Amino acid sequence: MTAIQVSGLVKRYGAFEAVKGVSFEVAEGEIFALLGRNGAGKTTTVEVLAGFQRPDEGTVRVLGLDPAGQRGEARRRTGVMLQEAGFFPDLTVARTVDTWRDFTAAARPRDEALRLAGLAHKAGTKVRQLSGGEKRRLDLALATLGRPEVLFLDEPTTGMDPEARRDTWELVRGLAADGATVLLTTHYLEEAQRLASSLAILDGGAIVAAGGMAETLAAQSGRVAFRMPPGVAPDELPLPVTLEGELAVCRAEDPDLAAQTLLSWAAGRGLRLTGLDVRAATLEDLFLDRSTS
Ligand SMILES: Nc1ncnc2c1ncn2[C@@H]1O[C@H](COP(=O)(O)OP(=O)(O)OP(=O)(O)O)[C@@H](O)[C@H]1O
Repeated sequence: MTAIQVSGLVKRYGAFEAVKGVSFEVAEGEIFALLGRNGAGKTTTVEVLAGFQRPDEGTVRVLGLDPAGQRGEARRRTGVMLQEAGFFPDLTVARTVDTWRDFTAAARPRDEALRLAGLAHKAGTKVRQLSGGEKRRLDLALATLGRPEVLFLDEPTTGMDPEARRDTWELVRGLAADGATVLLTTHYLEEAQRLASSLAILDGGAIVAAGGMAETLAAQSGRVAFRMPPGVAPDELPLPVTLEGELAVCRAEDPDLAAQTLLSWAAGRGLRLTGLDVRAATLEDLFLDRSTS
């Protein structure tokens, strides 16, 4: 079943087209990453999906609902964590959760919400005294309070330390394992690669790459790097390389095979390839290749 459907979405701010005909689908229970540089159109897309803005052209459906037109039902069944949260700074964390619980149908108990977000020890702390990362955790606690079927997370781990980030990944994985669909935007490519099973890269308001994470990465070339053996010219090597300082870098669809070719070539000449580094493609390679600068 498709949980999120975006078809030909266009969103303008005055004459400026921030989202230019974007289409993608997210299956139920999937974690989907929307990536792109600053200003690519990620937040705008999330705001339309969350019903805060209407599309100028195209359609979006969340759980089969029009998020702006059927806002009440869509709100009940979705959770949203945007980049800027509107908290009351003088309320404690516990009071903040209680206040939100009053407006949330079938809300989790307060203690469960705080424990899930790793904030149990901060229940009595005023919101203004939380760190940036702790505020993101509180945001997450509120976004997941109503056990949403679809969760929109706009840069959920910005400002979190590595441990909090890992905890958040665990929480998101757990929610997806329980059946929630998650759409997240992030600048941390490692986060997307670890969490998401599919992705779209936006650039200048348009999608430049999309698909399943594993297939998309498999279609990208990997990299073999090594120190150039002294006295060897690049055109003597059995595979084409580019030089990066003293390193020779070979791009290859199958980097393991390329490394074996290079090693047996070196062995045949009594040479050693030092500093050998063999890497499969990462999301960072894909991202840097696809997003123009
Ligand atoms: N309210 C607005 N009025 C005018 N322009 C806007 C408005 N909101 C966003 N924009 C512009 O639309 C484009 C897309 O913005 P958006 O916030 O969707 O990007 P983003 O990919 O989320 O960026 P970031 O990674 O920095 O959060 C940007 O060029 C931005 O300046």
